[in-house]
Amino acid sequence: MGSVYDLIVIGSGPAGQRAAIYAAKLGKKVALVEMREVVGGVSINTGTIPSKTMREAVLHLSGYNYKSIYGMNYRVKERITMADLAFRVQHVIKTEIDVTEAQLSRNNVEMLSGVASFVDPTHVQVTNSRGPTVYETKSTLIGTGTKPASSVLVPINGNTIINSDQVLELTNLPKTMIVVGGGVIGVEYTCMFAALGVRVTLIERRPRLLEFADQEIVEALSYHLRDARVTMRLNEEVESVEEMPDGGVVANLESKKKVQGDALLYAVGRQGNVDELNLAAVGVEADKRGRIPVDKDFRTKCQNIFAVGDVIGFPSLASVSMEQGRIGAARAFGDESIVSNPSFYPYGIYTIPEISFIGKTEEQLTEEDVPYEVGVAYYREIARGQIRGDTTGRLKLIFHRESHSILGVHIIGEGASELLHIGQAVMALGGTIEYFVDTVFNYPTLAECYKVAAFNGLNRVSKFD
Ligand SMILES: Cc1cc2nc3c(=O)[nH]c(=O)nc-3n(C[C@H](O)[C@H](O)[C@H](O)COP(=O)(O)OP(=O)(O)OC[C@H]3O[C@@H](n4cnc5c(N)ncnc54)[C@H](O)[C@@H]3O)c2cc1C
Ligand SMILES: NC(=O)c1ccc[n+]([C@@H]2O[C@H](COP(=O)([O-])OP(=O)(O)OC[C@H]3O[C@@H](n4cnc5c(N)ncnc54)[C@H](O)[C@@H]3O)[C@@H](O)[C@H]2O)c1
Repeated sequence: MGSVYDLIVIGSGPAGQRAAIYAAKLGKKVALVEMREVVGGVSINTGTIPSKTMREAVLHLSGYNYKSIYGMNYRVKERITMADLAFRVQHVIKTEIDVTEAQLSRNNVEMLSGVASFVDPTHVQVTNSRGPTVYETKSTLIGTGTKPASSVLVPINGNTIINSDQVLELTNLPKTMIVVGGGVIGVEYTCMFAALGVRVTLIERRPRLLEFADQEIVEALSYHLRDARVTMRLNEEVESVEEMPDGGVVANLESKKKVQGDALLYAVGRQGNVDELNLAAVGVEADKRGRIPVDKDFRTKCQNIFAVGDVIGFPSLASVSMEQGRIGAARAFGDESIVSNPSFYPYGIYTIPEISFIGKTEEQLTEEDVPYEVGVAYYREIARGQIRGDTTGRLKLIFHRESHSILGVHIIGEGASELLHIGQAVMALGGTIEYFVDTVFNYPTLAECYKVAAFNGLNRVSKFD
């Protein structure tokens, strides 16, 4: 039998890290179990950090951001290889792992290496190459995350048919590529490959991409995708995938069409990592996508077991997982001090161009019969937009017609995910659209879009006054 803990956290992704550190700061004895050789989860090792580092390389080497200034043929490197794209990734991953390990160690979080599974509600077994060890714990927090969803009809081979964990393992940049799934992962990678000149066919079974985002913004993105020669096949479902004798790949659609490419990325969602946990031993049941049901305090059906992060489902973001981790750990010790409002959680989608939003979409407000008005600013009207050469970006403010409170901010264009936080602060502090009119912004900045959008919105309202 191993040590006795106040909290055992399973999984060292963003959710588990934050939970472990928060509990340690409360003075609790905490262990963090990780089955991989390194900490960081999907976020540091295969998902967020690698994909965003690759995107940065794509933007830089393809000269994407400067083509509108220096001409369509502008690029930093003529023949871009997968090795060029992977060059920075290992460095950034290593640094992030070092920073995370140092944080955990500074906070006296004990690391246990191995696969965790429940023995009963107060005992967790950790199995590694030295065999199993059982630890006693007052509470346990599950932050085991997800893995790419798979299908027996899609033979992932890590080479021509890949999932999102394997993108950087591609040895060559394909000439043509099929991306299955128009969710965040599929669309982000579509943009990256298209910016590199790869001819991408994006297949999505729903009638639109990124179904949770504002329609106008998705339409703007679709314009950019078409401009980058992406073929979008919406309302089409991939039934199976085959490797061809010539080394290519064919996707067989439910509609009986066939789509051919040099490589295929299968990004149709994710599956919770619950198989190893022996949840039955604690009376907890995951759904068929491996998601663990929790209450508002992230407590499972078992009173002293909590679950946070991707393993509980939507929104499955690193940012939100961290916050859920902190709250889950706090609640495990009866700490109610963290108050967090999910309606102010932002979305940053690293497409090319970037999309970011907070609050409600126009479609949601229409559905809810909320009287709203919009104010729009186009980057091309803003001096900084002209200087940067981003003349297609736009910022849309949605506000209540009567109270003028901000109901949503939706941005597409360079810097969207940073710019959004101005709107987020005003929204969260209960400000109205007048804040942007009465505030002096640095000039020339993209932030000025807020002022222009506010004037535009107020002008629309005043026409009816
Ligand atoms: C390609 C891609 C790009 C993304 N980009 C973004 C982005 O730009 N912004 C954003 O906010 N989010 C992004 N995400 C989502 C983000 O990565 C996740 O929301 C986040 O990693 C979830 O954190 P987590 O702690 O819940 O789980 P994870 O990060 O998945 O970590 C779970 C950990 O638990 C470990 N584990 C599992 N089972 C056990 C067990 N039984 N015993 C011991 N250890 C176990 C795993 O090895 C893993 O290390 C992206 C995801 C992907 C795939
Ligand atoms: N920037 C970010 O915040 C970011 C980036 C990447 C991933 N993530 C997170 O990762 C999670 C997983 O992303 P994802 O894109 O894999 O999943 P997803 O569930 O968001 O999207 C999968 C898409 O595939 C489609 N699909 C499913 N089966 C299909 C088939 N057979 N043929 C055609 N289309 C099919 C679905 O309709 C859906 O639109 C998301 O929840 C997201 O929040 C976030």
